[in-house]
Amino acid sequence: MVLNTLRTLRNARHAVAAPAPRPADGEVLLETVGLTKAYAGADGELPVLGGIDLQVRAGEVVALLGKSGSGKSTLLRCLAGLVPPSSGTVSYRGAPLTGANPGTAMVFQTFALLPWLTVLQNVELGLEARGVPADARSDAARQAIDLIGLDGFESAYPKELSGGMRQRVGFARALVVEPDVLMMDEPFSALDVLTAENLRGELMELWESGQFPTRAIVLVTHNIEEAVLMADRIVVLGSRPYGTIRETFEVGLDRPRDRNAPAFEELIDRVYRTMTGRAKETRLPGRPEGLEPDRRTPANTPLPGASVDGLSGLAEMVAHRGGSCDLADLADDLGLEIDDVLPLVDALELLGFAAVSGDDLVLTDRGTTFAGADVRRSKEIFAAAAPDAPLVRLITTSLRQSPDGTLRAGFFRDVLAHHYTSEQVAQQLETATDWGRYAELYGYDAEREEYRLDAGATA
Ligand SMILES: Nc1ncnc2c1ncn2[C@@H]1O[C@H](COP(=O)(O)OP(=O)(O)OP(=O)(O)O)[C@@H](O)[C@H]1O
Repeated sequence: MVLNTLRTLRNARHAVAAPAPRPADGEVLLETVGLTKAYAGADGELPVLGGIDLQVRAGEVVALLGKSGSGKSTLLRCLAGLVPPSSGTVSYRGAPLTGANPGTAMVFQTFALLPWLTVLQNVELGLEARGVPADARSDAARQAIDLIGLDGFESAYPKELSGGMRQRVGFARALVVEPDVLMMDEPFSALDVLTAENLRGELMELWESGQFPTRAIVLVTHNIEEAVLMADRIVVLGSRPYGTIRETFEVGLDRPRDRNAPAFEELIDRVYRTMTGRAKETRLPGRPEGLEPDRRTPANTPLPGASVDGLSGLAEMVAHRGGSCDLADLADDLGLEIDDVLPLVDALELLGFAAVSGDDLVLTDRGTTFAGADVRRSKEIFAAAAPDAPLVRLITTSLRQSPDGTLRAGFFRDVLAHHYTSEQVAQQLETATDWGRYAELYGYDAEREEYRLDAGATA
């Protein structure tokens, strides 16, 4: 049934536009050579991608996998011609792009539907942009809607649909133009687990049928299991100091893939290790390795986005496991992405509570005592450690030098603004406020936007 619909869709599309010959398996569809990208920011250029050489061939599903901020979405947008590279080239079937890539269509995490248009009208949009006449548009859109399981919902508005159905509209809108390459930016991450699983399965079934209306898929994800489940090739992006290809994995497992198969689990482990296992990768950007504590400054050692509650919780968990544990296992056991744990790991390291050794997080003596202490003792230990965090130290010493022990937050914002984006500055100050309050070094009056030295911290 689905295959018949697909055939009809393909025939209908061919009737309204004469597509270029269908690329043969293995033909290079997308290629980047020396691709770099930097965004202009208030504080100068923010380098995001550095020297990416990548090919996407007909017949393959490629997953771009990496931590938050590694530039996955930026790379996808460069491939789609939505964002121009700063240097290097992006080509589609051998021709360098000069604007939007005519061979790609995008499915977005947030569906990106127009709420005032019906399902049918939303799906027709892509064809309209390509100049397809109205009657042909409607026919092709209806068939794409059938194909993706939304038959009967043509006249519904997005607000009447569940998240999963909205994303089906997103897929139909992309597939209706029969792009050579279907681009997907975390397409399942806004859906509940079962809906996501169902949609993934249906999509891969269509792909495997060999009659999918696209010739390749590029999937952006931070979910390792999703990458191993769907991709033929996994491209892991590292983010220190900016996005580069860290490693590529050929998946080579038969479909449909069995999550419990030893080969599946073994590959997940290998990819986890690549993303997490190196001490270097667990460090913050711009934090030079081996920098002595007294040479750290707020500029070269940013505070990780970790609350005292969060880092204490992690320390307690590691203590509970005997004082050391494998980071990837820990994240896995908690049902978290490694990204969620890394700021806490960085915080424990910065405060001298733990060290990363190989794949393991190991508590120091100070960290072990902290993890086992009651609240009063834990505050004392934290107060002794917090000045190792340069921004906490800066705020404390600046307040001590202020005649009335107060300073406006704007002062610290200005100091940090030379080195960070405004978003990063806000995150740094939020963390410094949380840490300073817990350590009873200083308080913060949000109404007056003012820091005030704590009575006990005047020494
Ligand atoms: N249009 C933009 N202007 C300025 N900076 C941007 C822009 N788009 C992205 N960035 C920055 O570029 C970096 C990489 O972002 P990108 O979204 O490509 O990464 P990602 O790996 O997809 O992250 P995530 O998984 O969190 O979506 C981030 O620091 C982000 O803040």
